[in-house]
Amino acid sequence: MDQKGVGSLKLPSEFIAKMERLLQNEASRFFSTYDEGKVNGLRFNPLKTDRETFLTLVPFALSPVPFCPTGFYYDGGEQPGKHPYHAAGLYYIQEPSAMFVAEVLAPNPGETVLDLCAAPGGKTTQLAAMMKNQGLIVANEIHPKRVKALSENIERFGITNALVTNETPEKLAKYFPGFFDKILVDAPCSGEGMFRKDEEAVRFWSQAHVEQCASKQRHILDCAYSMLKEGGVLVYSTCTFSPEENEQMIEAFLQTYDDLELLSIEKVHGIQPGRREWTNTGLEEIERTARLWPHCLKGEGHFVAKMKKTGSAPAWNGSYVKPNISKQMLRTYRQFEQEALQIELEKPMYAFQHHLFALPDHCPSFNGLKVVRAGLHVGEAKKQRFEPNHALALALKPQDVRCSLDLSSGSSECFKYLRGETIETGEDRGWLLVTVDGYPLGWGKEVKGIVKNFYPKGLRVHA
Ligand SMILES: C[S@@+](CC[C@H](N)C(=O)[O-])C[C@H]1O[C@@H](n2cnc3c(N)ncnc32)[C@H](O)[C@@H]1O
Repeated sequence: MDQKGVGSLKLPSEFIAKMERLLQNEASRFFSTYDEGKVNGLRFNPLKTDRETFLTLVPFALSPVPFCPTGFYYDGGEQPGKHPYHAAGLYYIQEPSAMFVAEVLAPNPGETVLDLCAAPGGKTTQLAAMMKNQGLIVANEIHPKRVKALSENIERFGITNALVTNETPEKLAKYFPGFFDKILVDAPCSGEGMFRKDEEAVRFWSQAHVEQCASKQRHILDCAYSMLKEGGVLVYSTCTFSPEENEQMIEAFLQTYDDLELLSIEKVHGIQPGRREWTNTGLEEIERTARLWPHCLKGEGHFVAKMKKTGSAPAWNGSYVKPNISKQMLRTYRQFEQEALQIELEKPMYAFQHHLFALPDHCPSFNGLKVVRAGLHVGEAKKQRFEPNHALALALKPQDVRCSLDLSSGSSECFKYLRGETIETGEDRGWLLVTVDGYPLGWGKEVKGIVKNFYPKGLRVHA
């Protein structure tokens, strides 16, 4: 494809010409952002810590993202993904403009929420944290490989109210008509806002791809619409600039469903309205949507639209999942609980073969769906004993367990643990919650002075 140099990047000539035509005298400001480095952000995890504590704890220089109370910019020279606090789920590394989307959906504790295109979980982790682990969030990802990363991020963040599925939007639409209070469609898109971060997105770009994405997005939105409750709220977002995937997508969607009201998103901190002149009908209300432009704020770029279903919806008539755990399995678990924990898990328990899960509130029956995680993975019943899962460790607080081993974040012992090595302690206390500066990292089992390492093999750091 014909390309032209812009800043340090080579961009498709057709994309440059299109943006020049769309942005006119704003285009030079837009293109000048390609001379600047990408913007880096992370979001702290309010399920595990609070803002003040977080700021005194982390060793990176941070400055606040103005449109996300949990978001911070960090300097490109830092490597927060390699710090033990990342393994402990104290933050999620996320492009800053992406942080605005969950703020717009703003779910409340106890609601029923769907994140339809969820991997790798940036928005799911933010939504679930806003829900304070109460209610239900169905986090779905269509691609089997990407759903694994989603599930791991949910685990790392200590999220206990997520049903993680690996389904198509149409399959979910059949299961959940009229079921959700709030739905996020963070759509697969042509990724024009990712060009500074991701060379693949540049290579993949063509006008034909923009149009393919638009037709996929429309299908996903139709599925999402059918899953909304009466009064339910749907947020649609992309990380691309093309009007076909943004203003024109929402314009056509609103033309199809006359019971959808477009809600206004507050335009503060450099956030701009959607462009009326880029719709096909000059739709004035499109200015209620939001555009985050790299030349107007510190972020790579996003589009966000928020809609409410004002008409009636068929009442969901599915059933809720029933606890299925055997008495023997429950006994094995309770014995572990008495030995190792100071709390009792009170959620309904569900067994997938030997694996035990504590279900989210009001969990719908998921028979026939590809479920990757149902709430909190508590552990596995083995012969006469119970082995706690890593997810349980990351969802606990040190005061929830009888014994813990606290390691300092700068210590060699901490990195030994993350590499999967044993640690000598000289004691014999059984299951230990291993923590870094008081935040859970995983399990260890202390026998005859040695802590056997239960940090999952797939997560271990290589020396
Ligand atoms: C923009 S990404 C989601 C990012 C995610 N929400 C986050 O914040 O981390 C879009 C996701 O949609 C998925 N996807 C691709 N095709 C899809 C389809 N036809 N239906 C639903 N999801 C699809 C992609 O695999 C990708 O994970």
